[in-house]
Amino acid sequence: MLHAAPHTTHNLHHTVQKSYAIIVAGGSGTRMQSAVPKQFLPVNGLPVLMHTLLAFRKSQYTPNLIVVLPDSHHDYWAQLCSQHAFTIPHELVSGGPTRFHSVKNGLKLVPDDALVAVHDAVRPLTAPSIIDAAYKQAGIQGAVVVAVKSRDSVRQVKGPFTQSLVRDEIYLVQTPQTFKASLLKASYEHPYHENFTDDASVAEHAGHTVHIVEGSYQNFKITFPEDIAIAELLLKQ
Ligand SMILES: Nc1ccn([C@@H]2O[C@H](COP(=O)(O)OP(=O)(O)OP(=O)(O)O)[C@@H](O)[C@H]2O)c(=O)n1
Ligand SMILES: C[C@](O)(CO)[C@H](O)COP(=O)(O)O
Repeated sequence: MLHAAPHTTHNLHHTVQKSYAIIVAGGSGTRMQSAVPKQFLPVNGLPVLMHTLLAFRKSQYTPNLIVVLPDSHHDYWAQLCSQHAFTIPHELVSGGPTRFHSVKNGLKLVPDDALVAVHDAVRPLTAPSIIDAAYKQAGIQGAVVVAVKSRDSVRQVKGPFTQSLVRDEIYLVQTPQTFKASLLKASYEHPYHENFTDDASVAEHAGHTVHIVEGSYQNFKITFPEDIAIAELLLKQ
């Protein structure tokens, strides 16, 4: 079940827990229909994945960064880092056949007593203040997702019937999805199921309550070709 959490300030507590961020970039981007995987496409001259890492670098929690990439992309990424003089420290991990398997590979580098955020490499427009709010709430509540209220009316389709849902109860889930690492690591020990579309669904399947941190409509996932132009506009602001 999802529970809304009050919006929080972003001041750190005195005791700051070790923080990690797993940036998943193991996908092939079929919907983008581009020869170059979308996480490497330039947005205002810089690859999408670098924008994403820069956003996490700005977090007050200074997370240790783990980037999950298919083995076949590691050399290309090294080439891009050298070309752009990109020196933000991060560890590289092998991608898996699905997002679930990619996250699971990243979790191997995360200690049990840390906080861990899982984030789509292809969401480069996440505000550092939202990343901070997610770490803070995860430290308190254990499992949180960044999400926004639906701006459209929503209908559920079941066979030939459709039914309107109460819009104020509908949240659209984004990343980062942030957890006490011990909770998420144990959840990811459950066998893969195709309904696991995100980390919250894995944690929920393991019996945990997932809370919401208010996100931003700008924090969208680059999925289709037109999304690159939108990201370029928003990142210029
Ligand atoms: N095996 C996979 C599949 C996806 N991802 C990552 O999960 C995020 C969200 O996935 P999505 O947007 O669906 O990316 P793709 O799978 O690359 O895109 P598509 O579904 O269009 O093929 C992306 O950052 C993607 O790189 C991953 O790390 N490993
Ligand atoms: C994790 C996610 O971005 C939350 O909205 C989303 O579920 C990823 O889905 P995709 O089908 O892998 O794009």
